[in-house]
Amino acid sequence: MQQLSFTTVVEAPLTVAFDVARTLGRPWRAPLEEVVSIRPERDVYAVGPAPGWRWLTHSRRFTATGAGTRVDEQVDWESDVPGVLGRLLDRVVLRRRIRRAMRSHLDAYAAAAERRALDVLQVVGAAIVDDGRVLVAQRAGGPFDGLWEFPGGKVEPGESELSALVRECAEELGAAIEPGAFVGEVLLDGVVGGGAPGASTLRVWSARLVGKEPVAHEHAALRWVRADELEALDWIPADRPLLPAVRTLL
Ligand SMILES: Nc1nc2c([nH]c(=O)n2[C@H]2C[C@H](O)[C@@H](COP(=O)(O)OP(=O)(O)OP(=O)(O)O)O2)c(=O)[nH]1
Repeated sequence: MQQLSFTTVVEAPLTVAFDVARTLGRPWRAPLEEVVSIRPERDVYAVGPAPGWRWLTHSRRFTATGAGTRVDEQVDWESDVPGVLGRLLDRVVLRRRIRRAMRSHLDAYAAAAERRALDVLQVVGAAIVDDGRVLVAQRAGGPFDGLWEFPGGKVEPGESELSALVRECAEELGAAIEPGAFVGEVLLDGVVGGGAPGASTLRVWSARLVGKEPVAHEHAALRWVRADELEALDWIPADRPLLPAVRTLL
């Protein structure tokens, strides 16, 4: 068996990184069949036996990071030529060919995903931590009226995610924050800010307050909660998958 691995970081949310990868397809002519597709986490394609291949699989895993989406890809294959000649073919010719095909494919992929990300509205949130507690905010009005969330909001065109986080916290809480580590990313259902349905995500960072105590300028209430109080809150449903990661901050 032969194997090659590739890692690409694209400045795009998970949804965009996954959808663009699917649209562009695979970097070879041989049609591969879909084996697994879990949006936006991973997919696996395979072929075999086929002319030139005993079998070949191409797997991708999409992971949220502070810098964007990391795409880890792995190609495993075996040529259909038996014996020593086959092993030589795998090791020398096919390896080189696959690496070359993947390289130009990945360059085009990263550029396309970053372009598409400009059209997708991104939401950022802050898990502001102080003395073993995290600040949660209760929405006032709108479809999520009364539910709890992380302070934050939509990233404006041309704005970086962390600038948006600092601006939103200043507007909503009247407080300055300093962003820390990236906590996680979740998909937002439906349409956000008039964009395509299911395209936006919420990306959350840990943060700490710098100076003034927060005041609810736009929310119905603010609360500092401990790790054991997190689950019981009536969260916006999209936020729940982030709670284990937030708990580790406390
Ligand atoms: N801020 C924030 N928004 C969240 C969370 N979870 C979640 O699903 N959302 C959704 C609700 C909204 O559809 C969207 C963010 O909208 P927002 O109303 O907070 O954004 P904004 O402050 O920029 O609002 P506006 O200028 O449009 O009034 O993301 C969360 O934890 N924090």
